[in-house]
Amino acid sequence: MPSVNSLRNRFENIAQQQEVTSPEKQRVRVTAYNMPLRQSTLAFGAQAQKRSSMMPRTSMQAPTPDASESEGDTIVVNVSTEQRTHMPLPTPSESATDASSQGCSTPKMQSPVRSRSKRVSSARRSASKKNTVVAPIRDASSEKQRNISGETLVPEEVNVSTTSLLKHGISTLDMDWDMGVHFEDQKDDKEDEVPSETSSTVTVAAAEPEVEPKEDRQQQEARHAKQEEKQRKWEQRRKTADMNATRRSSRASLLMTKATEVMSAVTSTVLGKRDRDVASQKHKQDDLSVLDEHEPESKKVRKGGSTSTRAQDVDDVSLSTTNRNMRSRTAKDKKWLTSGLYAGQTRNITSEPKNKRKSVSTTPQTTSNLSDKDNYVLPLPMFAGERLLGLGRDFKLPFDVFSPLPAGHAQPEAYRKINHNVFIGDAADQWRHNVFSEHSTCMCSADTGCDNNCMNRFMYYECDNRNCNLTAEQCGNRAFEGLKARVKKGGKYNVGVEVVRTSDGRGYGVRANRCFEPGQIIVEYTGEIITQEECENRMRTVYKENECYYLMAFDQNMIIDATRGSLARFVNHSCAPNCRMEKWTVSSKPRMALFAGDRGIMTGEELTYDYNFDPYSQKNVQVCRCGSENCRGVLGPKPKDAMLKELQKEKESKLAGAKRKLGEFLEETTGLLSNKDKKRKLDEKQKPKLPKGWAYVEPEPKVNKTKTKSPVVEIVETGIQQEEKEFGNMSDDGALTRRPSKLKRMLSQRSSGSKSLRKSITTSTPSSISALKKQRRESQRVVSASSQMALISHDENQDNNDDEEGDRPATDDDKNNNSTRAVAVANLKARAGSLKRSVGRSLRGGR
Ligand SMILES: C[S@@+](CC[C@H](N)C(=O)[O-])C[C@H]1O[C@@H](n2cnc3c(N)ncnc32)[C@H](O)[C@@H]1O
Repeated sequence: MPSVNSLRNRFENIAQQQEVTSPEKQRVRVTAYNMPLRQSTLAFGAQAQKRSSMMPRTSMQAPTPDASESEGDTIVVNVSTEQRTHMPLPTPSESATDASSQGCSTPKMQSPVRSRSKRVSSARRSASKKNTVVAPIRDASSEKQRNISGETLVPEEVNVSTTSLLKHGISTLDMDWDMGVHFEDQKDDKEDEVPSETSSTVTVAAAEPEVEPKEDRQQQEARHAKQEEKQRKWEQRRKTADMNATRRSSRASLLMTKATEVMSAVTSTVLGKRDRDVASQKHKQDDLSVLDEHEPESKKVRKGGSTSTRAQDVDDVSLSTTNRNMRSRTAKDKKWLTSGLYAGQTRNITSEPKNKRKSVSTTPQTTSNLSDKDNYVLPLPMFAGERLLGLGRDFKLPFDVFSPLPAGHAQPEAYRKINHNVFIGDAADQWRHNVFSEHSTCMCSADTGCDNNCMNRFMYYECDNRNCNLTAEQCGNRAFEGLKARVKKGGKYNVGVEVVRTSDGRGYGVRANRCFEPGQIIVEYTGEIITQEECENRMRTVYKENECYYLMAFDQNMIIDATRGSLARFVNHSCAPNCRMEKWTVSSKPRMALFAGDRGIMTGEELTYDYNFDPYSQKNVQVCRCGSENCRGVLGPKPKDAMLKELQKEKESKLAGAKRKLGEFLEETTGLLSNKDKKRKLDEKQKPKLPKGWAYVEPEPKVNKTKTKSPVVEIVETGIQQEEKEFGNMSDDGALTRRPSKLKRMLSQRSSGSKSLRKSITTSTPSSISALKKQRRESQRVVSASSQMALISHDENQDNNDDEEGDRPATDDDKNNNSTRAVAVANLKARAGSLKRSVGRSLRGGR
C-alpha cells in the first residue's frame, strides 16, 4: 500500500526530471481528476526509480489535446513492456483505501468504467479521427504506446519535464492541499524508504534524466550501502536461527505439535462459523483417513468408487461424533454391512444404462450374467420403491434392518462367559468317562438322511463318523457340529441370539435375532460342572442371597452351574415355552442345548423353556411372570399342598386302574369267578340306565346248552346248570348272592339239595350212579388237559361235590386229582404273586 512517503518519492523523481527538461516542453494534459489516485498515478518510488535507471530511457508522453479531451480519465505515461508485466491493477477498494490514506476525499468516477475492448476501440476511433497513426494492438511498438488501462498513447513530445507536467496537472485538479510541501520533504523521506516487495508493485518508470546529478548518485550509493548492511544483518540472524535449530531438543517436535493443536483450538474458537466449518471438514477428512486405515482394502475401493457414498459417510461420522476421542472410538466400533437391502434376491434390472460409453465396455455376456446374479447392490430408495410397486412381490428384510436391540443396550455385568463345560473340584474325578463308550451305528440311507427315524436321533445321540455311515452333508443329525460352525462364522445372524433386558421384572432374557425352524438347535448351555455336594454348598453360601439361579441338573448326578457360562443362561422360564432344553450325547459326552420348539421361532421372539425348577428349598420358590394362560404361578412345580392333592388323586386313579387290571387278570385265570363276574358285567351292560326310584327286574336267564365258547366254559356251565337244575335257579339272585343272609339260605338250600341228590343217587340204580361218576371223570380229564384255569374252576366244583359227598372214601382217581390240583394252585399262586408285585411296582414308581 503506497504511503505518503512513496507519494513523495514519486513527486521527487518527477521534480528531478523537471530540472533537466525545458518547461516549454512540459505539456501534458492530466485529465484524471476523477480517477482514484493510485490507479491514475502509477508506480513511483525508490524501487521504480532504481529500475528506471537500469532500463532504457523512457519518456512521458502526452496525448494530443483532442485525444485527451475525448479520453477524460487518462494520465498518459509511457510504459515499457517489461514494466507492464509487473503491473497488477489495483482493485477499486484498494484505490479508495489508498486515496483515503492520503487524507483526501476520493472523487467519484463520473463515467462508467468501460471494458478494455471498448476503451481500445474508442481510442482507435479517436486516433483515426485525428489522423494519428495507431499501431495494431498486438504490435510491440504499439504496446509501448499504451498505458496501463490499455489505451493507446500517442507520442508527441519527448522531452517534457514530468515534474512540471505533474505540477501543472495537480494544479489543474484544483485540490485543496499543497503538494509543494511534499516536493520539499521528499529528500528526507526517501532515505527512510525501505524497499519492499509489498510496496507498490506498479512500476511504471518515469522518464530518467540523461545526466544524473552527483548528489543523487551519492544518495543512491548511501542507500545501497544501507541495504547491504540490512542484508548482512538478515544473513546473520538467519545463521543464528539455523544454529538454534540444530540445537533443538528432542521434545521440540512434540512441543510443536502441541503448539499447533493449541493454535488450531484457539483458531476454532476465535474464528467464525465459516472457519469452524472448514475445520470440521478437515476433521472429517482426518476421520475418513482413520477409517480408511482400519478398513479392508476391498471396502476402500468400494467407498472410493462413489463420492456420494463418501459424502454420506462423512455426514454419518459428523452426526455420531462430537470430539476426536469419540470419533476414533466410532471408527473402531463401526460395523460394515456385508450386503445390501436386497441381499439374496436375484437382480432383474433390464433397463439399458444411460451412459453409452460404459455400456460399450460391458459385454453382452456380462449383462446377462448380471441378471442371474444375486443382488448385493443397494438401490436408491426411489428406484427400489418404484420397482417393488411394479413387481408387487414380497420384500425380504435382511436381519440387521430389523434390529431388535438398539446399539449400546445395557448388557449384563460381572458375567464371565465360557463356551464349553468345565469340570470343577471333585466333579472331574467322579466323572465316569467311559460311561458313554458304547456306540450304535445308525442304519439311515443317503436318500432319507438321518431324519426323525434315525436310531441315533431317537436315542439323543448325535451322529458322527463313528456312529453314522453318511457324510456330514447327507446326515441330518449333527446339530452340535452345525452350531459350532455357525457360531464360528460370527455376526448377529449366525450367533442368532442376543441378551435383552426384559420389561416385566424377569431380569435379562434372550431374544432371537433370526428365525429358527422347529427343532433347530439355537444355543448350547455350558458352564461349570459341579457335584451335588458342591452345588448345595454354593447354594448355602455364595448364592444364599441370589435372586437368579443358573443351576441345571446334568448327567451322572452332576449339575451345570452357568453362573459362569454361555449365553443360554439368560433364557427365562415360561409355562408355555417356545423352546426345549435337551441333553444329547455328542462324541460320547453329554451336552445340553436349547432347541426350537414345535412352532419354530420368529425373529425378535423371546426364547423360553420350562425350567421344571426344583427350588431346592421352599425359601427359593419364585413367582413366575411368564404371563402365559396356563401359568403355574411359580417357577417349576406347583406349591406343595396342591401338589400333594394332585399326587393323591393320581395315585388313586392308578390304583383303581391296577385293581381293574388285576381283576381282569383274575377273571381270565379263574373261570368260576370270571363266569359269575362276567355274567354280572354282562348283565350290568344289558341293564338299561334307569331313572332314580326305578328298580331293575332280572329277566329269566336263557342258557343255550349247545352254544358254548370253549369246552372249558361249556363243561363248567354244564356243571353249574346241572346243579342249578338240581338246586333250583340260584343265579337268579344275581348280585344278591354275595349277601351273607342270602348266601346262608343258598348254602342251606344247596346242602338240602345235595342231600336230595345223594338221595337220588342212592335211590338210583348202581349202573346209573357209576355212569354219572364216569361222566364226571371224563369231563375232568378233558378240562385238565386243556387249561389250568378251567381246572381251578373245576376244582371248586369238585370241592363242592366233595363237601357234598362228605364221607366218601378217596379213590385213586381222587388222589391223582388232588396232586394235580396242588400243582395248579401253586402255579396260580406264583403267577398271582408276580402280578401283584408288578402292580405294586407300577404303583410305587408312578408308571
Ligand atoms: C437362568 S436365570 C434367567 C436369566 C435371568 N433373568 C437373569 O437376568 O439373569 C433364571 C432366573 O431368572 C428369573 N426368571 C426366569 N424366568 C422367570 C419367570 N418366568 N418369571 C420370573 N422370573 C423368572 C428368576 O429369577 C430365575 O431365577
